[in-house]
Amino acid sequence: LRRNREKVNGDVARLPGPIQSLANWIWGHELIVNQLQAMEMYASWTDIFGPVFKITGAMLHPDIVVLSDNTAVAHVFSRPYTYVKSPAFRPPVSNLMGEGLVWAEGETHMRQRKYMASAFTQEAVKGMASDISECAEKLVGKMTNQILSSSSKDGLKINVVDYTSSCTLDIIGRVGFGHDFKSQTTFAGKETDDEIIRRDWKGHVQMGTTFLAFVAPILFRTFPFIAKLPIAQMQTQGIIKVTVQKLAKRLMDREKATAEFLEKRGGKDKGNILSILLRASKEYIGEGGLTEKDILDNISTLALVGHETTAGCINFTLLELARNPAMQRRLREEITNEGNNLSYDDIQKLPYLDAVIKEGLRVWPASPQTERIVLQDDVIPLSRPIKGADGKMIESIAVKEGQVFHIPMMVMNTNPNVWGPDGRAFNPDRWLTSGGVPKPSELPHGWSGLATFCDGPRNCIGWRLAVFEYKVIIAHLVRSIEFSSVPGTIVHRKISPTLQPVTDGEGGLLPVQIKLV
Ligand code: HEM
Repeated sequence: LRRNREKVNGDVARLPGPIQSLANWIWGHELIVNQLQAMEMYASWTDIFGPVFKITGAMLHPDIVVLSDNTAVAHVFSRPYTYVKSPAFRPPVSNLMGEGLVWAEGETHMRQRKYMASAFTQEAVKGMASDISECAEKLVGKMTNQILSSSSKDGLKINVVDYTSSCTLDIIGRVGFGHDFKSQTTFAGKETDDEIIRRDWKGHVQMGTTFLAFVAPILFRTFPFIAKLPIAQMQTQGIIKVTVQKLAKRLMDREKATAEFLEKRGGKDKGNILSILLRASKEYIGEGGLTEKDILDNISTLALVGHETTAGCINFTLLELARNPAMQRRLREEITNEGNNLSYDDIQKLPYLDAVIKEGLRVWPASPQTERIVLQDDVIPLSRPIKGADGKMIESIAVKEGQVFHIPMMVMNTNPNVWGPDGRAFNPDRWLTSGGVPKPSELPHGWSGLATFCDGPRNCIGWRLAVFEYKVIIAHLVRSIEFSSVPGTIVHRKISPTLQPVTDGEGGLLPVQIKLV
């Protein structure tokens, strides 16, 4: 490990960084980063050291570079097959969600991505609009019924997380593979598929707040062979993956029969993601197309990464609106004035809704940070020179093969040096005010100048769907339900495994008060 530490160095030794007394002797600076709220430490260190600094890694790991300089991050994101995700995490990702886009690297990623992209075009998302609206209406219906059946005049206290994630799961079930999880409906008796999925996810969220969740990835990184040991816990297939793939396989056989049926008559299929992927399968287009395993693994990947992320942004946005009644009233007025039926195009026309959603994605990105490791020596350009620890200026950073980077998207989105002194505050008006948003040259290349969906060939493939369903769900909820905060509640934010509220030590708990408008 020591030899390794000396090997991976380059210009990194010259970078500024926090003092050693903040580093734990086993866990380096990674411990304090984990102990505070998500991205709190990186935000403070970025204020002090600027957009490129190094921290001491855990277990004698070579120093990690924390990168939020736009030019440097664009360089990394535009070379996804040189700057890869840590190979140590591929076995657990494979077990958890399958060998789909999140897991794939190199040629495999390129091939899968090429065909998956057709399922997420603007046209494809427009085709999902009615499914999305129906699921949002059901969510409102569920909340309404609960309010009506409660006796309290001040409204009903709920954990909003349980409601939003069941809605986004319903959406991904319907638009992903034509399956209605019916998560908004309560059935007595046997545990339903959506209950199994949500119980398993809750387990992951609660587990993510423990010390073991901090240690486990460090052990995988330091001793990658651990992930391959024949230990039952290491090799268990994720419950969500198994449940979704079982459903998807059944539906795939049915879709195949329908697709063949339609093909013979020159007709069109239903157009959910599964049927679009079937059109890109080996069986249809021959060599180079998607295999049945590719399709199933991507469906389970989408079910996992496609529902909790959007739900997370919605939860924190509802918290902001609950804390800010004037903002909430203004949004409700805009939505109500648009009329009862909100079509795909109507939703796009609402400027304040657009500003609220952009602000939600800026301040509360569901995936606040990512990690990359470089496979060969490289030189990373910078937007502007930085001052090294030795006082000399650094124009670009020479890095050696194996160097690890942390890219804190949440810090990039809110940095007061870029976004102004109120950069960390939730203020939708900045998107509607001339000069409220920094010039594009000061921002990352991603959607709306935000780093939320990353950038380049490995950016979030589902961003159009995410933005649209986020708008539809917020619009439906705010139109009918009034949200207010629960006095005395202190909500922390943790990465667990997506950005989660933690209240009274419980992960995935966000109490809010609801009543009918
Ligand atoms: C607000 C909601 C969402 C946010 C903030 C978000 C964010 C992200 C980010 C940051 C990445 C890159 C991760 C990395 O490289 O480390 C990513 C990748 C990905 N996202 Fe999303 N996502 C959201 C919603 C969705 C939805 C709705 C879907 C699909 C239904 C989706 C599917 C994916 C997939 C498949 C990847 C891997 C892409 C690849 O590597 O080629 N995401 N997402």
